[in-house]
Amino acid sequence: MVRVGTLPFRLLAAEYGADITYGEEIIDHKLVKCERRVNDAIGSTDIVEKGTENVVFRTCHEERSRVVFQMGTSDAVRALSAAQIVCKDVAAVDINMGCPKSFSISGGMGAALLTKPELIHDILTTLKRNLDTPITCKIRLLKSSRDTVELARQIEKTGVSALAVHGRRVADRPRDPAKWSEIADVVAALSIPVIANGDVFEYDDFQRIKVATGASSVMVARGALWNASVFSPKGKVPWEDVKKEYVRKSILWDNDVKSTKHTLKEMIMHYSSLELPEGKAVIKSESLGRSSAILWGRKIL
Ligand SMILES: Cc1cc2nc3c(=O)[nH]c(=O)nc-3n(C[C@H](O)[C@H](O)[C@H](O)COP(=O)(O)O)c2cc1C
Repeated sequence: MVRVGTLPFRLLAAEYGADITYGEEIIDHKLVKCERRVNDAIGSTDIVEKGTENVVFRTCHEERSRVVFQMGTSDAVRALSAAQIVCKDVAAVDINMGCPKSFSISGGMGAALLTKPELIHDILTTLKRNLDTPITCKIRLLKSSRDTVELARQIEKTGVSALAVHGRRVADRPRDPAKWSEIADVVAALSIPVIANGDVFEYDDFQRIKVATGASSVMVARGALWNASVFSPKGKVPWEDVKKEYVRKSILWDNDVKSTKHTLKEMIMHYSSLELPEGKAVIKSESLGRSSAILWGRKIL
């Protein structure tokens, strides 16, 4: 998730039980301007914009076997150059073909790819042929289930290791129910693992969506953003505790302040209100120290 799926959030989700965690989508144009740096101060590996201190992707050894790097692209050669920078540090590289946002579509990325099966083929086979890292991709539903299945079959032929299917069409809003039955059609047609995505908010929903779709795995976005302990078989822990642990990890891993604030605001908006003192204070905070003081109720002068 953009501005959410950074290292502290991924580690948090994994601690609660997530088997695999995805980084936020990063555009290949940005990645090709980066270099890999080992950050001994905090024990991370950073992908940093050359000539700057701007960390585009931060990871660590602990998550090496389970972190998926997600990329936005519209060009096979550029996608390969970008993926080569990061592929040794991650478990898989995923191409996002589901993003309906205008910045993606206007750049020919995300859901714009769904209507270009030849380009999809070009991108995925180029990555497959040239990298040892597993390649996966994520799509949305097309106009008809038949079209989605047809595209999924073409994607499977490129040799990708898994396909994630978000059970909504491009025109659907997040409040529209995800169409699990159309994910089931894809699962029935493919042999590779299909990851079902859409409307999983409680631990019991994992089983419900697996039964409804036959999918081997489940991807959660908003349910995890609001309370990352959704992955825990023991049930959710109070969101205030999750929030504090997230801030603690953000400080530990020197997370980007904007990303930390954005994630906290999403949690607070869901369970409380940005109009209340805590929400207002998070909006105003300019450092991680200040965010933590707010959450722990300490005064900062
Ligand atoms: C804040 C936010 C950021 C997101 N960023 C991404 C992203 O970077 N890549 C991606 O594939 N999907 C992204 N999505 C979409 C989700 O991965 C997911 O497909 C969608 O929210 C449906 O799943 P859900 O019902 O579990 O929320 C994002 C969603 C949210 C709410």
